[in-house]
Amino acid sequence: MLYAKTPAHEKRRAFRERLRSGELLRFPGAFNPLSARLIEQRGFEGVYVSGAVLAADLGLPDIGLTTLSEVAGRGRQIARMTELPAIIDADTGFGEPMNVARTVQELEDAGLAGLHIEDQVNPKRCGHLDGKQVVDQHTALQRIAAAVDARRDEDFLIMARTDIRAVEGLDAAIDRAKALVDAGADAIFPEAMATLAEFEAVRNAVDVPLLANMTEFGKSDLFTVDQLRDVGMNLVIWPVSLLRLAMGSAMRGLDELSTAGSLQTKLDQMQHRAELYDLVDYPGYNHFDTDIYNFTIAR
Ligand SMILES: C[C@](O)(C(=O)O)[C@H](CC(=O)O)C(=O)O
Ligand SMILES: [Mg+2]
Repeated sequence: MLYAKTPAHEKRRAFRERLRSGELLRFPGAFNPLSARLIEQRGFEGVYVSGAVLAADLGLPDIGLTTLSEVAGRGRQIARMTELPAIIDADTGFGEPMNVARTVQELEDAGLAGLHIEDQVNPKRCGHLDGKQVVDQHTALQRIAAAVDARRDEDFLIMARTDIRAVEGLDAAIDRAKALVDAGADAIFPEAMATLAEFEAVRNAVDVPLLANMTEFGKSDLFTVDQLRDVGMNLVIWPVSLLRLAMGSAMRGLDELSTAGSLQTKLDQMQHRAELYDLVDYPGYNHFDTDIYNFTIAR
């Protein structure tokens, strides 16, 4: 009912503990607060809040147009709806060190369990597009050092993402990952790895948790959870997948509506009213008013 009961510091502590266990934690991307509840209900370990989805949700491309306030606001709405830890895409940190520091504190206050900050130049672009540029090592490390220094809850996860693989190759990615860990990063997100062997090479180079990005139609093949576990990954995200599924379904539904004039044939593909009411916990609200949940719905 209403918002999640688990306080943010408790989510972060439990998340850190699970990460230390070495298991592979699965974080599908929530495209809204309701889908975060679905991710929790379906038994996943955490929720990812994607910058690409946040931008797309506003009808914008993922090229650094969204603001810290928009990102923190959406992050808060999503994080508070689930007992699971939610980690958020903080792009380049919305500026250089001083801005990065503020970003960390805003996102801590919004109840997130952690964030990632990448080493692209501003304005950034989707990590799976060509023509990316990365900042020099000094600037990349300064961003992470500022982030670590700014956090007030030591369990708030500061993950460094490096986009350098697609620009300078795997060796450069490994060097940068090591340097980011030395600068204080709690975890590394090696973006746009081409093969499982590349993930494994990063695994062998650093000792902190590693995230694999299984975004569709990008530069990485879609490896399975088992394959990623076998090469020692600790977190996996499917950042845009739920939005793609929902939008694909909406597109086909609209076409059907346009041609057939009714959605009767699509009913079995819809979330049922009863399932929706279950997800938003109608019965729970009877605690305030017994007239709220006094109906039945045929399934
Ligand atoms: C992970 C990512 O940063 C995101 O914003 O979700 C994107 C995902 C995508 O555009 O497919 C990225 O990989 O850059
Ligand atoms: Mg992003």
